[in-house]
Amino acid sequence: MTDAAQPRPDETYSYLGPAGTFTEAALKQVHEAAGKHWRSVNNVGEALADVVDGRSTAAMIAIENSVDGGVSATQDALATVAGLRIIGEYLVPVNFVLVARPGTRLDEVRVVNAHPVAYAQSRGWLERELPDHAHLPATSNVQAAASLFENGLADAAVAPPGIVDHLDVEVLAESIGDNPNAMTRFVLVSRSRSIPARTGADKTSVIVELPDDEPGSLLAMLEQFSTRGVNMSLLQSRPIGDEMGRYRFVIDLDGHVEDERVYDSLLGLRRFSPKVIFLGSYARADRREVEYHSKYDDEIFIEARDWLRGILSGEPEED
Ligand SMILES: O=C(O)C(=O)Cc1ccccc1
Repeated sequence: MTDAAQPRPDETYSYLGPAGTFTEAALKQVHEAAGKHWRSVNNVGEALADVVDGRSTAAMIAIENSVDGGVSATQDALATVAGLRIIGEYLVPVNFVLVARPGTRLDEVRVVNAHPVAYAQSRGWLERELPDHAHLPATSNVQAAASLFENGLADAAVAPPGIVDHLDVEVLAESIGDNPNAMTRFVLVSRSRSIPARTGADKTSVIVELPDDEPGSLLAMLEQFSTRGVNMSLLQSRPIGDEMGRYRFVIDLDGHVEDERVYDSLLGLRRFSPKVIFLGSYARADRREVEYHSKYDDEIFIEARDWLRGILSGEPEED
């Protein structure tokens, strides 16, 4: 390919492929990505490296699912790869089928290819229906099925229902997910420093470390939010990894950094935490307006600040 034919990085979006993954379904929800070049990658690290190294303008990555919890590879990457910001959130309902090469019978299946997160969400069905199966991990839900034709290592694969549009597979069982209402939450990550505009239905994501050996520091962290009426929709601890017993906290807050109560909470966090990573403020996927008590309205914070500024600048105090 000549240079002129190379897709422009500012028009390239990376996602966990190949085509047909849930990650691709999430990227389809991004209006700005329509008609642009979509680069299929094999893992979250590769997707984020594309963004950091400037090959892509943004990457879509799975961050949490309703059955199996936080995607640790994503949370750890966001904590350690510098310069990334979340600019959007997307929800995709997830449901799985068991597929095989045509002609395979269910009672012949021994080895099942599956993305680890998909496996965790289908474990109940697999343990019940295929009690002696072995799990072979795959890089994605679609790759799990594609591998059936690339090597003979597995007899069946856990895949999205839409797989039949992409590959000549036979569906051995439908709806094998343990929870029919399972959802996966995806985030669009970029290097952009400009924060998406406040919509009133926003989230703010941060990663926080606590001071070492300070009793009560976890409570002190939580108090930053509770004293300002800020709700958390995610609180997850992840090992920092340098030594036993050290954790960082992945936190999603209801609200935008431009909301005074969120802004003030982040100032509070920054004052006592040795490390706060601001991952971004962005519109919630469900567009649900953030609810909070009116005593934490922007005006209340602004009035208090103006009052003290007035005192410092020598203005006469009102009764
Ligand atoms: O995007 C996909 O299809 C993936 O393979 C990652 C994944 C795994 C399980 C649930 C949602 C996304």
